[in-house]
Amino acid sequence: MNETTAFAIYRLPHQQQCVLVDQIGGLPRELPSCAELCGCEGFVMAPFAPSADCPILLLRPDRVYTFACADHVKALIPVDSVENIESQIEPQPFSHADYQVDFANFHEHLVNGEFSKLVLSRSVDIKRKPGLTAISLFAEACRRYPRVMVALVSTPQAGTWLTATPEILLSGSGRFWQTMALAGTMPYSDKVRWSDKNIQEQRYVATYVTEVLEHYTSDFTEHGPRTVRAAHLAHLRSDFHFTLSNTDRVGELIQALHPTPAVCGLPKDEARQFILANEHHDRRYYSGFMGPLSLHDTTHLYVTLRCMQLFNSHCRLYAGGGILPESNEQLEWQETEAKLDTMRRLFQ
Ligand SMILES: C=C(O[C@@H]1C=C(C(=O)O)C=C[C@H]1O)C(=O)O
Repeated sequence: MNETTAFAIYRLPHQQQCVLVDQIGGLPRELPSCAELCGCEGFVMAPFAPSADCPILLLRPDRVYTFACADHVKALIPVDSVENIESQIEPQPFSHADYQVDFANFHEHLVNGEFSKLVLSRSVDIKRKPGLTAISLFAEACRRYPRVMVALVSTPQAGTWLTATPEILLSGSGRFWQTMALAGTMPYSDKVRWSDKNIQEQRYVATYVTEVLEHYTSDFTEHGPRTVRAAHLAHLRSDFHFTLSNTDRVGELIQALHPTPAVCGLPKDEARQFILANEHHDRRYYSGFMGPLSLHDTTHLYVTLRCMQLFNSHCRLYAGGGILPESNEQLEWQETEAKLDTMRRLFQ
């Protein structure tokens, strides 16, 4: 059969053109761990924590099209086939009271010194107006958010997800690679002043990235942190550029980086277990990563943030933020509200 069974469309930051990766027939491949990504080519969608229910997926690039702009994509994607593979689940509201319970729990484990940083997340369901297609939401995200990576991915296993994310996990080709440490959040303005807490939160990520890179290369530079804009928000970002003498260890490097303390916590493995066991919801593909892998020899993996899963009647939006012992619940809640607005504004 000559039909799309899974697809991804993405638009990289500061570009007009969009790329569609189309798998014709069969399910996207499921991989047991990020390390297995080595030597693979296609579009990857990985969850926060791989499981039987939420596997790492690799879409086979049977057809790859480039479009001059997002509006041209609308004409080509068969909207019906997109809508058909969206799953349907009952809305599960995550209340402010649930968040307060989670915050108190996370905070206690920070204050007692078990963790130095934990990222707490939440989700919210919003109604989807009939006729508002996934493709039109993608085009709207491209129009509103030129500085971020916008991607729409639909697979039978994961459903349909849209992200407008500012955070590179790993990008590069040949010998030249880059990653970043992105953390700290403020409303965007000309003169953002960063608190010590925000500076510390970002420093944890930068130190972690440095420690990982030291195992893979002796040739890297770190620039920053500097203030960058993502939609209506500002973040602190350090950029890391490095060389890899061969790409045989790219899968291992992804495994070592993901999930960074920008979305998980420290120490990493314990923080991931704690989040899985304690957060009020299942993150699924939120705070995982996605993007083209070795497609035309180039990789652009981004952390799946400012994202939502689309269902027939509603959309589930996700956001989180780094918590330190000095964090305040009200301010953290407001930060998640501000991050959720990135997706919410697409419906206005
Ligand atoms: C966790 C999210 O964002 C991450 C956490 C940030 C923070 O804690 O300040 C900032 C940018 C991202 O690295 C999110 O958007 O959901």
